[in-house]
Amino acid sequence: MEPALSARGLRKSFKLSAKQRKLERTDVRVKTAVDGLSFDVAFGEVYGLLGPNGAGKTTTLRMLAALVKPDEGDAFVEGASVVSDPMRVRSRVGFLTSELKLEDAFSPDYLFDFFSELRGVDASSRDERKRALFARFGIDRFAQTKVADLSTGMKQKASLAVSLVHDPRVVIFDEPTNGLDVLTAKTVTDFLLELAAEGRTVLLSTHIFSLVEKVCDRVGVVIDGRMAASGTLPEVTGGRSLEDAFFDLYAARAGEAL
Ligand SMILES: Nc1ncnc2c1ncn2[C@@H]1O[C@H](COP(=O)(O)OP(=O)(O)OP(=O)(O)O)[C@@H](O)[C@H]1O
Repeated sequence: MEPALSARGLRKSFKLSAKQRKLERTDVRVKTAVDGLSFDVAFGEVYGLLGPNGAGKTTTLRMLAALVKPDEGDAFVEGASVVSDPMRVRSRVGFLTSELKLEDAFSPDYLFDFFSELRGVDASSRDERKRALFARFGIDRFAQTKVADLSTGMKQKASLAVSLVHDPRVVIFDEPTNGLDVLTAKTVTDFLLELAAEGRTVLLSTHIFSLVEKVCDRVGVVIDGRMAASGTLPEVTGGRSLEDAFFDLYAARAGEAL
């Protein structure tokens, strides 16, 4: 059976502006963010890309969600190519990030309807989904409150709900628990497990070992835009802790670079 998600030799570089070069303290003019990445995610699987800051995880997820075009290689979502059929990919994928900022002046209810319309969701499916998601995240009491007046946790839950208006079978989640307070982080982690239990395919990125251990069926360790290891947790850790296995891989990569 073909995988739900498949990355084949993905590559992406960015030209660094003078300001970025100064910020990153480098003279390099072109930064290779993703350097030939390949991996597969099976239907109904939770796959985690684990790596340090700047490893290329976000860029990889954005290519898989057809938000950024690869320089080389291709990726497929349920068979649809991000290069030749990006619209189909976008219609199938929910791209979630804890960094998504909603417009302050509007309410969750208004934004849910707005994004549903953008996604072409019909009114009855929209209302059913809104009821379910708002109840799931405890947004219903604040449905008519302006985003500006919501707590940070509630803003983040509302942004998750509007990213899921189209009921995607494939969920791509960039750093799911980054910057969240412990209660919101738990809501999000539990929700990830529910998505998996419903048979959805989940691809996430994180630098948090415990999140991988808690929710992922398989993990890919990304260092400097390359896949350093990929497999089930026992395959990648070989009986060590995930943290120990990660630092061994990291040291091996650093040794290679010398
Ligand atoms: N639009 C861009 N222009 C220039 N450089 C970029 C751009 N996007 C990403 N990069 C650079 O590419 C590299 C990989 O970034 P990316 O955000 O994919 O990594 P990451 O693993 O998600 O890390 P983080 O958790 O810090 O976001 C970094 O060095 C980053 O500065």
